[in-house]
Amino acid sequence: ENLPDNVPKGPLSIPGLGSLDYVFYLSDMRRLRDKYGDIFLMKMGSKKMVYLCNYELVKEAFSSPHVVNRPVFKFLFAITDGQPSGIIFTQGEQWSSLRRFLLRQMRDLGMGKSYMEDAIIHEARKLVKDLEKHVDKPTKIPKSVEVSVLNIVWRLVANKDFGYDDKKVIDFMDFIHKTNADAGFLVLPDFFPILNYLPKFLRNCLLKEYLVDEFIKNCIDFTKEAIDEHRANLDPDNPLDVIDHYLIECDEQKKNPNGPQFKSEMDLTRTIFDLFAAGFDTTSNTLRWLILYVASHPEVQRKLHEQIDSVVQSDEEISLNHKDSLPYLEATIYETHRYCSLVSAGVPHETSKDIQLGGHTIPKGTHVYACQALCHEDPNYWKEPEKFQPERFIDENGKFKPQKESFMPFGIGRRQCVGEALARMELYFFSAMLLQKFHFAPPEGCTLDLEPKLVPVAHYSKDQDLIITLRNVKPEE
Ligand code: HEM
Repeated sequence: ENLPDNVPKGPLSIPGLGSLDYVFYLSDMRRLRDKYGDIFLMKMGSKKMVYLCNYELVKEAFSSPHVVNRPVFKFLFAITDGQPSGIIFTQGEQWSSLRRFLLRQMRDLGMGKSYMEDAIIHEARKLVKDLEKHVDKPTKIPKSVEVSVLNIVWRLVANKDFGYDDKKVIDFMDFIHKTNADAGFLVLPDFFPILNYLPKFLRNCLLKEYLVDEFIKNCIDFTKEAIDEHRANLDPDNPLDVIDHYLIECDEQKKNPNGPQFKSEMDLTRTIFDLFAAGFDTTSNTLRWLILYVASHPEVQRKLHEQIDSVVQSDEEISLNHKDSLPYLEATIYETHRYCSLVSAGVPHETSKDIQLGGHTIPKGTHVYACQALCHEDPNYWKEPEKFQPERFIDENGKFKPQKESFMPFGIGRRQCVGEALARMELYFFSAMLLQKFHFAPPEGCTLDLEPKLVPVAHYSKDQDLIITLRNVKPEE
């Protein structure tokens, strides 16, 4: 393939196969950046990928209207017979109308003293109760952390929640983890179209294609009952949740058969899956990191406890009203985002035409990765970036001081995370209520391992023992 002369540099590649070096982990991003500069190009089969390693480049790229699309991975649309569906991987008007719809839902259900706030407080209370069962002995961060976060998405979507031991939810979470871990193989035919011509049994062995059927079955099993129930009881004058609102818009759409027909029950199933895939692992893993960081930095934890105790009575429940008086907590949440860089290379975008970026031409159809992990450790923006230091988000008057430059845990631009406000509210309540009640520490004589697990795409923490102790225990009368 003839590429323009001034495409970014990158590792040597073999035509048809791709680059001889590849980005799997943060260490690869750092190594290739050091070798080729802040923008480098890789190839994989028929596709080109560009990695952006500083904030200026990411900002320039994501403010372009030609870097809004996502790459298409066909297996993701298996549920709608190959037709694009959901929000994360759709484009154009289909994507923008669903995005507007979901942002409206988030805003309407999340405003003021609200439905979502109540749901979060309810879940945080339950989580505190559950953690009480794990105190004073070495324990991993319990699965209840994940179920409570998943319950918040489910409350938004279907006005329901699950018990911590509900088999349906445990199986569904395991299935999402498995899909996240194995989807790597399923995208290969999009890079090497020749693989589509292999016999099915070979595709099953090599690419794990059988997972696609499992994916469809699991999504439908998980959502169908709720969608059917909502359909049967739908009161168009009193919609309660995302499913109700979506079904009402579906019915509206049918009245105008000549207009765009984006909404369908299968698209809803896919959209719900997207909300889970994007909304639960991300938030629960950020909370896990916060607990581990705080446990490893006793001075930070001491300041957090002091601030919480000075603002909230020990028998009082934390509310949104306390937020402005808890700047150190807010700073710790920000520092957690920066330090863990959960979505280390962002979610890929794709160029819809040739563009100029940082003095280079990026050809149409190139996947674009925003390396947030590198932006978050860029010494031009962060003093001593290798240190976990919430103080960097506190000004000289002790007030919380957010920093926008080179900080992008939720991405930037038109594809920026739809659930950011919800995730922020969850992290505030969960961390505040857990820290009000508990102290976290490594087991005696141990240090915690704060290196992420070696899995591509996301930075997840390693499962390890902690000691959780109760605070503010009233002396026996
Ligand atoms: C700490 C928690 C979270 C983090 C770190 C996070 C991070 C991200 C990132 C990096 C992106 C990609 C942005 C881009 O492409 O430029 C994204 C997209 C998205 N997120 Fe989140 N997210 C979180 C929580 C949530 C929650 C709670 C929800 C909803 C329930 C959600 C829904 C979405 C959706 C639907 C998209 C796709 C947006 C689009 O393609 O237009 N996220 N998120």
